[in-house]
Amino acid sequence: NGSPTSETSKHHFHLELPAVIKDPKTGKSYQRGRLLGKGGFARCYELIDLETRQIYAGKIVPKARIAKPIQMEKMQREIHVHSLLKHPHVVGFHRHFDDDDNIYIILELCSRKSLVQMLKLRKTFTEPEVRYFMKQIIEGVRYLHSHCVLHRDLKLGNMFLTDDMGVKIGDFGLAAKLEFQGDRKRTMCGTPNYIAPEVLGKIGHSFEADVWALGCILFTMLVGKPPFETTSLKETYSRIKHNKYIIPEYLSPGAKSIITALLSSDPDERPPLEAILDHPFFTEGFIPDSLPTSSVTTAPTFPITKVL
Ligand SMILES: CC[C@@H]1C(=O)N(C)c2cnc(-c3ccc[nH]3)nc2N1C1CCCC1
Repeated sequence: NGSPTSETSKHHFHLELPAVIKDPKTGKSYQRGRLLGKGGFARCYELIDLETRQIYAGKIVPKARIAKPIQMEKMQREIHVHSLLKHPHVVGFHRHFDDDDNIYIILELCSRKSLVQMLKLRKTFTEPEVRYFMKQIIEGVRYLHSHCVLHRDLKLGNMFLTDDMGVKIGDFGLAAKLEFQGDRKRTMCGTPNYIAPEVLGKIGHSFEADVWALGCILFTMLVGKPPFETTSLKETYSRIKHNKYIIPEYLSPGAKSIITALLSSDPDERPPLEAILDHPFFTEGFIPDSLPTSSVTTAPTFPITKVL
């Protein structure tokens, strides 16, 4: 019979999503494709624009899940900040709309998911690959900062990978728009993954906290695990506060040097974004212009063009 038994009442009911999603204001319709996964309150699907046949990555957030005003404000801020951005290394924001049940955010599909999945397969990346990825990420973050946007949650899971091995920065759920250069954000709603010491110390954070996260990303790609990872969050925060991390001996002098600079406890000692690519780690090492797709699973060997 239709009445919910003890079994059914255990599962929260989510309205089964229709196969075709329609924007009530414009009539634009999308066919719902395969489930890509979950991100926060969102269920993410491939969405096919029925007019253009273009495929997108759609974030679908049930309004019931963001009932509290603070959650709705956060969602609207994510949409507002991301919708202003357009750069080769920032995930394309296509459009957004809502209906009675959900908010829909239509984003650029990045068919190779994120650097988390690739690092899981590879364990660690070679230095040329790290220079290749970091160069694109730094160019993307320079664009964000030049538009007074702090990402505040830069991590491998937010570095999306396109079919041709391009990197795109995504997920602006914790991003903030600064009113002016020199402005600082003192509060934080949500816990970023690679949180900087000054954010823990409540001094508030600005562009330098994103630079700290870049140091954590670079370290994690070279070493295979984050610099401050422990079993307990409290212990991790303590290590961050005391700048307690170990750079493995086998890393090159350039890698050790740039990691030490980026992970400086004092935000003023971290190199400004523009200066990072001038560091010997980048200038004295080979930076490939492209990566073979095989590098998703196997370390590439780069042809050393013979100096004739
Ligand atoms: C839509 C949310 C998020 C995202 O922000 N983008 C840009 C994205 C792009 N392509 C993909 C994607 C294409 C093929 C597999 N995933 N995924 C994206 N994600 C994933 C979905 C599940 C968790 C985060």
